[in-house]
Amino acid sequence: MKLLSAAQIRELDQATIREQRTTSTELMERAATAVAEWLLSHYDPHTATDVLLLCGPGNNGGDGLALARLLYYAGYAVRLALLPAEKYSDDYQHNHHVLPKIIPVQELATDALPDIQPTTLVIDALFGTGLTRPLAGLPADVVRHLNASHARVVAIDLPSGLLADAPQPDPEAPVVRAAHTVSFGLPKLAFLLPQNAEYVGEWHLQDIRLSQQFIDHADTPWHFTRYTKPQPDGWAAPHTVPQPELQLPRRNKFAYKNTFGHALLLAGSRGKVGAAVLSSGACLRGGVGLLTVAVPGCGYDIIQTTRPEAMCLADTQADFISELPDLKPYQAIGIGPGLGQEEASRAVLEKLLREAQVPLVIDADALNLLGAHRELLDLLPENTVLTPHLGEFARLTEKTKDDYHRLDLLRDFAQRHRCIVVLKGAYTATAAPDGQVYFNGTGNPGMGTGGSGDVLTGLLLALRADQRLDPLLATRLAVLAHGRAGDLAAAHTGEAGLLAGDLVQHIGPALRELEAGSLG
Ligand SMILES: NC(=O)C1=CN([C@@H]2O[C@H](COP(=O)(O)OP(=O)(O)OC[C@H]3O[C@@H](n4cnc5c(N)ncnc54)[C@H](OP(=O)(O)O)[C@@H]3O)[C@@H](O)[C@H]2O)[C@@H](O)CC1
Ligand SMILES: [K+]
Repeated sequence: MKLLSAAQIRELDQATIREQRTTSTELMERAATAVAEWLLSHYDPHTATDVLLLCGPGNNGGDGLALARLLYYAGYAVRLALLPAEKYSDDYQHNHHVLPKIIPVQELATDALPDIQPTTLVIDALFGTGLTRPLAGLPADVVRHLNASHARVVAIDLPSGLLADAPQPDPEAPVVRAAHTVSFGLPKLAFLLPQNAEYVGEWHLQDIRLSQQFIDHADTPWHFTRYTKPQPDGWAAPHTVPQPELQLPRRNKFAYKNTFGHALLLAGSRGKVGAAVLSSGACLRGGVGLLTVAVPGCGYDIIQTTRPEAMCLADTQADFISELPDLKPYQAIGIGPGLGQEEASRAVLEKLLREAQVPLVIDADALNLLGAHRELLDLLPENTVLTPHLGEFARLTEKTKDDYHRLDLLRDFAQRHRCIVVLKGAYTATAAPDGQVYFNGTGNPGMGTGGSGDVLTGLLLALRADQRLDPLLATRLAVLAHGRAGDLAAAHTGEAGLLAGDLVQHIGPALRELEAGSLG
C-alpha cells in the first residue's frame, strides 16, 4: 500500500467526497465511527470509566467531538476539553452543535488544564494532518500536561504535534506520547520511523473507504508491504498480501534445478564461520537449485558437516578468504557474512565486482569494505543488492541527522549506484534504482539477534539465483519472507528466545504462504 503526504491525504479526502457523492460531515462520521469501533474492541465501557477527549479547532477536533457523541451513546463516561481558537472548521462546528448537552465540556486555558489521572483514558484529537507549525503557547501547555500525567492516550489519526511526512522543525516543541494511534486507510510515513516510535505507540488502521482510485493514481516514492496470513476460504483483509505483484510463482512440475540456479556464497573467517552456516542454510531453504560455499580453510569441515546439501570450496588461507573462485558455474553470488576485513578479502571483493556477470548480494563485512574503500562503489554492477543495517549504511554514506535524512540518503544512494539497498530495521526499507522505497511490515523485535542478517543474505541469494524472478521482486519477497519466518518462529520460541537458526527452519513455511495461488 502507498504512503501519502499530508497534502495528498487532504486531496484524498476531497476525492473521496466527490467520487462517492458524499459530504465531509459524513466522512467525518465514518472516521469517528471507525475510531469508536476500535475503542469498543479494546476498552470496555464498564472499565474505562473516565474518558477525556481533547479537541483542537480543525477536523481532527471535529473527529473528537463526533467520537464523544458516539462513545457517550455506547455507554462510556466521557468529558471534553476544547482548545479555544479564532476559527473552527465547519465540521467541527457541526459536531459541536449536535453534541449531547449532558456531556461535560471544559474550555482549555493555561490556568485551566484538565484533570488527568493515570487511570483516565485520553483521546488526543487536538491536531492531525493539518498541523502547520510546531506547538507553542496553550496547545504546547496542554500536551506537556498530558504527557506528564502518565495516562493512557489514544491518538486520532496522528499524535498531536507530529507531522505526517516530515521531521519536526522545532525539536523542543512537545508531541503527544500516545500508546495507540488509530489512523484512517493508509499508514503515514511518520509511523515507520524509529524516531517517532515514542509518540506513535502501536498504530492501527481503520478502513473508512477512502477513494481507491485516487490512491492508485497518487504519485509517491513510499510504499508499505503489510502481510496477513491468507485465510483458507480465500478471504483476505483489504490491502493485504500476497498482493498479486508480490507472489512467488509456483514451481512448475517439470522444473529443473537450473531454473532455481546455482549460487556461490563467499562467507566466513576464523571465529565467524557460523555466519556462513546460517547464510548457507537460508539459501538452501530459500529454494536454490545448487549452492557452493567458499570459506577459509578453517570452515571446510564445518560446512561439509552442517550443510551436506551444499558443495564447499576451501580457501588456501586458513583464517580468511583470499581467493575468488572461477565464477563461470554460478547464476548469483553473495559475499559478506562473517567475511572479516582483511586486505586479501578486500581484493577478492574488488575482483568480484570487476568480473561478475550475474546478480550480486553484498552484506556485512563486504559492505564495511565498500565503506572503507568508496572507490569500489563505482564498480557495483546494476541491480546489485546491498543489505546494510543502520551502522553499515552510515559507513557507506554519511552520519545522518535524523530518520528522514537517512531515507533521503537511501533513495539517493540506490538511484546513484543503480542498485537495490535493503536498509534493515523494524520496518526494513528496500530502495530500488528508480527511487521507490518499500517498507516491510513483517518481522518482530526477536529478530534483532546475531545471525539474523546472515539468514536474510542467504535467502536473498537463493531468490536472486531463481531465474523466474526480477531483481526487485526477488528482493522484496526475500525481505517479506524473512520477516514472516521470524514471526512464525517467534510463535514457538517467543521473541527473546528466537535464534537466527530458527529463522532458517521457518523459511520454507514462510515461502509457501507467499506462493501464487495460496489464497485459493
Ligand atoms: N477532511 C476530511 O474530510 C476528513 C478529515 N479527517 C480528520 O481531519 C484531520 C485533518 O483536519 P484539518 O485539515 O482540519 O487539520 P487539523 O489537524 O485538525 O488542524 C487544523 C487546525 O489546527 C490549527 N493549527 C495547525 N497547527 C497548529 C498549531 N501548531 N498550533 C495551533 N493551531 C494549529 C489550524 O489553524 P491555522 O493553521 O489555520 O491557524 C486549524 O484550525 C485529519 O487528521 C483527520 O483526523 C477525518 O475526519 C476523515 C475525514
Ligand atoms: K491527534
